[in-house]
This record gives sequence, structure tokens and C-alpha cells, in this order.
Amino acid sequence: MISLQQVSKRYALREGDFEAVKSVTLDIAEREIHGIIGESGAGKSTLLRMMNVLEPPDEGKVMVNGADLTQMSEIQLREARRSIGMIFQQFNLLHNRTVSGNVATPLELAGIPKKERALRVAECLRFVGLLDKADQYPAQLSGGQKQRVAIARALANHPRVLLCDEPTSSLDPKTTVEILEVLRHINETLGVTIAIVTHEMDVVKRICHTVSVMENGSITDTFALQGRSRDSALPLPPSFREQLLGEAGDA
Ligand SMILES: Nc1ncnc2c1ncn2[C@@H]1O[C@H](COP(=O)(O)OP(=O)(O)OP(=O)(O)O)[C@@H](O)[C@H]1O
Repeated sequence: MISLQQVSKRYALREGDFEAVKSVTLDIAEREIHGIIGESGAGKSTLLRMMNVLEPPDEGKVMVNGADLTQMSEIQLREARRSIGMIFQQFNLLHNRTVSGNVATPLELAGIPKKERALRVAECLRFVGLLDKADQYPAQLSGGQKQRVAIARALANHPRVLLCDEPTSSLDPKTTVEILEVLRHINETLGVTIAIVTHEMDVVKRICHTVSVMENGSITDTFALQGRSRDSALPLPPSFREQLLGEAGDA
């Protein structure tokens, strides 16, 4: 479903080029929840943002749902991105629009007629349990509620893929669990493939089927959790693997 083939990303810094992602190859199967875990600065967010070419790779291919995003024109890319939703740590809501206005935004951009739009907004808000907040503004909501709005917005165009960049890092433990359950529900009931970047082991243990460990711009390990059969693409167990597999049974 998502296939990164030897993707690299360099940033030009005053002291020279810095390679944030170094020739990474990664395949995420349809309906999988794949975690990308690693320390701060490892390149996780950069890698995730390459999956919808929000960050264009300097080298390599990005295939999503059989199409090569790196070969697309801006117009084709805009169309392809409709099937790839994204959520962020800081929610990225529009503060001057109501909850329903936020969820309606991608539908407006896609040219969906008003009546159909209103029905879809209500459907998405019902899905995340926030229909009663439709007319409120983001400032009136808790962090967990804001992330639910962001999720509803990401679902509006019926995506096949959802990219999550540290979606629970601003939330308390109880709200984190609630949001992860929403993501699991999306995966199970809508069949959406999910890639989730996190530095929290608990996030991976709770919902991921497979996980990649990132260090210094490279993936050093990829393996399956929760009894899912997906063999490691790379040898040898570093500490993340031991910690995750050692306790995965309790998850
Ligand atoms: N636009 C940019 N310009 C220059 N350097 C960047 C840019 N974006 C990211 N970097 C650098 O690339 C490296 C990887 O960043 P990235 O945000 O992908 O890491 P991360 O693993 O997601 O870290 P964190 O968990 O702290 O968000 C970091 O050293 C970062 O400083």
C-alpha cells in the first residue's frame, strides 16, 4: 500500500548538507498499522512527510496505492493526496472556523457540493463522537477533542491511508488511549492503512501491527507485533525490539 524505495532527504545547512533520511526502503501493507519509533532527530517526521510528498525526496520513489507520487504533477499530487489523510501533534486546526467548518475544509477544496458536504461532515463528526460540538470553535475544546476534530477532517475525503505524526504527544495518558482506540477503530472498521510516528513505546505496543526503528536517518530494524506474521527485514535485535517484543504480550 505504501512503498518507499531508497528515499533520501538532505537539508542545506550553513555548514553543509545534512542528510536527514538516508536511502530508506520501507513497505507498509494494506490495512496495517505501522509504527515508526526512534529518538528525537532520527528522521521519523521527515520520513512520514515523504509518504505524501509533503517533503519531496531528493532521491527514491514513493508508491502509494500503486501510484508513484514522485512522478506526479502538482495537480495529480493534489488529487492523490485526497486519499492520504494526515494528523499532527499540534492538531493544526483552523482557529477561526468552527468544528464543522474545519471538517468541511478538505471537502470544499475537493469541490464537494454543499448538501453532500454537510452530510459527510456530520458523518465524520459522529464517527469521532463529536457531533454535539459541531458549532464550537477549537479554542473551546480539550486537546483530545481537538485531535478528534483533526481525525474527522482527515477522514472527510474517504482516505485509504492515514499518516499520524506524533498524534498523542500533546495528550495526557488517558486521552492518549482514547485517541489510539479511535485510530484502531478507523483501521478495523474502515480498513484504512495507518503509519504512525512516535517516540512513545506504549503507542506502538497498543495499536501497531508492525514497527520500524529509526536511528540517524536509517531504519535499523522492522518487525511484527501482536502475533502478526511479518518477519524482520533486517537482522538482529536492538533494544527497541527487545523492549517491544518482551512486553508485547501485555498490550
Ligand atoms: N526543514 C529542515 N531544515 C533543516 N533541517 C531539518 C529540517 N527538518 C528537519 N531537519 C533536521 O532533520 C533531522 C530529522 O528531523 P525529523 O523531524 O524528521 O526527526 P524526528 O525523528 O521526527 O524528530 P522529533 O521526534 O524530534 O520530531 C533533525 O536533525 C532535524 O533538525
